[in-house]
Amino acid sequence: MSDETKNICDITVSGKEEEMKRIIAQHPCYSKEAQHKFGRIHLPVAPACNIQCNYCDRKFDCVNESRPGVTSEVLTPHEALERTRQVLKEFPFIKVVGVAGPGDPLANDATFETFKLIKAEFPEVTLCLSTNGLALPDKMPEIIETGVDTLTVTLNAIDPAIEAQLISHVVYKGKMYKGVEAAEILIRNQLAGIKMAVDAGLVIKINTVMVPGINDKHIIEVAKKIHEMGVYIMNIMPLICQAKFADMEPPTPEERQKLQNACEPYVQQMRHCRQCRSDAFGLIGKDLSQMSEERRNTIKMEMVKKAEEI
Ligand SMILES: C[S@@+](CC[C@H](N)C(=O)[O-])C[C@H]1O[C@@H](n2cnc3c(N)ncnc32)[C@H](O)[C@@H]1O
Ligand code: SF4
Ligand code: SF4
Repeated sequence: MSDETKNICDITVSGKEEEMKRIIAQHPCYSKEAQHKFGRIHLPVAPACNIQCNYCDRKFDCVNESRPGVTSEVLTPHEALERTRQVLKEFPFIKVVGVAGPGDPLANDATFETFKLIKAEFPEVTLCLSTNGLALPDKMPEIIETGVDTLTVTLNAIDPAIEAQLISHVVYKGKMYKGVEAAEILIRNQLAGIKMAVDAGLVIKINTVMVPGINDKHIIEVAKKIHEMGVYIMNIMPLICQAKFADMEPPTPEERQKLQNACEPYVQQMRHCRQCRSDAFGLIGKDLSQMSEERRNTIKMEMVKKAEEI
């Protein structure tokens, strides 16, 4: 390689690194500091799912609950664009536009249609996608082509015998699988997809749902594995007891913290997740979609003041 070519490559690499730093610094889930300054909007365009987790209960018309898988309504891509226009105009501190359900974004073509519309009109926003990872290897070319910047994969286990206790089935290439066979397919695709995404330069977060008595003692192995793979951050989420796991006990905050501390040497821990709805927007923990007009205006004024101080 000539010196001249080498210099151009160096500039390209450092340009990409700078871009990644900017994306992380403005993403409220990837940076603890960003959570008070920048917001995100979730567009609920993805109702279908290609697997069934034993803890998942999706609701598409619910205004009262605040947890993953819940939305007041499912939007079409054009409705999602219109909501984005209104929200970004009113709350310019929102820098991240994401699809996180209520089902799996990669099991719905509407996800990519939506992202393409958003990217064409708002090229500067960060596109964020959250998936169970089953379809990741197949969808990676489309993910890259669409310009997705940040990717979350839910990885609850790397041992199929443990994963098989967390899911009822997966539907892969038109066929339904159950038990350990289903878990093997899911884990294989999750790990292959994470590797492809790291290689493509995406910033990766892993969500791991902590289910006492099933995967709690195994999560440290997940942390070691994702460290090896170059994952940026890990989010250990407490089980919300519902669906098939309605009668189980969630981890205590102390148990979760102890596990986060044990995993921290391997991979940075996100500790401020609020398990948001699929249609949330605003700051983490201050969901504007669930607020009165008056409260929204107060937050807007607070953020304008904060921006003036910066
Ligand atoms: C609604 S899902 C959307 C993205 C995708 N379907 C997935 O599962 O990764 C967002 C996150 O919420 C988590 N989640 C769903 N139900 C949960 C529950 N009952 N307790 C804890 N986490 C849950 C999922 O595991 C996932 O990490
Ligand atoms: S992958 Fe996500 S949406 Fe699908 S069942 Fe599991 S938690 Fe629910
Ligand atoms: S659920 Fe957690 S990781 Fe997802 S947007 Fe909310 S705070 Fe961020």
